[in-house]
Amino acid sequence: MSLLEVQQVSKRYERGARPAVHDVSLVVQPGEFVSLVGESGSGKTTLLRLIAGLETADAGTIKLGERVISGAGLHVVPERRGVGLVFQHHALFPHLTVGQNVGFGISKMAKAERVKVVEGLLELIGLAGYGRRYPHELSGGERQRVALARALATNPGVMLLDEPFSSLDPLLRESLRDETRRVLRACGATAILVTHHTRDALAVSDRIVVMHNGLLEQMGTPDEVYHRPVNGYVASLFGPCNFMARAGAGAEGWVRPDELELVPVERVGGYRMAGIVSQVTYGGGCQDVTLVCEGGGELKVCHQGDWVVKEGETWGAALKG
Ligand SMILES: Nc1ncnc2c1ncn2[C@@H]1O[C@H](COP(=O)(O)OP(=O)(O)OP(=O)(O)O)[C@@H](O)[C@H]1O
Repeated sequence: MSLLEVQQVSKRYERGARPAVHDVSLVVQPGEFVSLVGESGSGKTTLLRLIAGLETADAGTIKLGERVISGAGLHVVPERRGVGLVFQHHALFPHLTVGQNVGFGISKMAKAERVKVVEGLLELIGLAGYGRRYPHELSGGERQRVALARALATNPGVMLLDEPFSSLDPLLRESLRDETRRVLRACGATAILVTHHTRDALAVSDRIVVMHNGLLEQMGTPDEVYHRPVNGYVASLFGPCNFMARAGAGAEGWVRPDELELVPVERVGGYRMAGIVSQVTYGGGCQDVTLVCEGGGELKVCHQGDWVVKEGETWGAALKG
């Protein structure tokens, strides 16, 4: 699997319109799993389609391994780029069996070798023995796994996944997400996933690219984008946060609810914060508590103490030790 380099790539669909992707540069290491996240219309799909060759870039260069696949008047067509594509509605060929679908892109391979590759991939995706079935005899999740195996069969330089789990129910989405990650890791695949589920991105990515208005806002590990976001947009994309002045930080920072703890109001020191509990919701391992502070500002605290907090009480909040 290959190194992918995107250098200063831009794309504008219509003259006069805001660029869908503007001056984006990033490097994906061989074997790395990178997710593209960002609010709707931020340019995620456009960037993925530019890498796939389904859109032509206005500027910039895209390299896969040693090969330039886009740049300086050159546009290599998708089928010659050596990329594997899995989309949300990437239908399998209905008239072909599962085995024929998986082997579709390697039809030039000698039969014995092809059969071996297909069987190996079916085993890898947990569908050994399903080779003779037809797509309509599979569940939605099984069909997506077959689509993944079909894309992997050609041993592409990079796998491009556009919301492949979105149409599935949450439990199945989560298990297929983890399964896909396992399969891609087993193959050593370089992969880019577009998703609007930031929890999925945090769970499975080596690094995450955050897009906003066509610009790359931040690229970092899940921990970096979650705990050290470069701005409020990135911070709020990954879940609730409190915007507040951090002592010594000089500028406004953001603190996650799980970085705060409730303390008796008389003990609030340091960055002095206290308020009346306006809402308490059950959040699984914690109580999600909202404090309304003097002046009307809100503080969100993920309370994990072994006492129960009630609406109307007054509590202080402090950064955890
Ligand atoms: N074929 C097109 N023609 C014109 N404008 C387009 C086209 N495709 C996308 N756009 C515009 O480009 C911008 C980026 O769209 P894109 O689909 O890349 O965003 P996205 O982050 O993938 O959004 P979503 O999460 O909603 O899929 C948007 O403003 C969109 O309206």
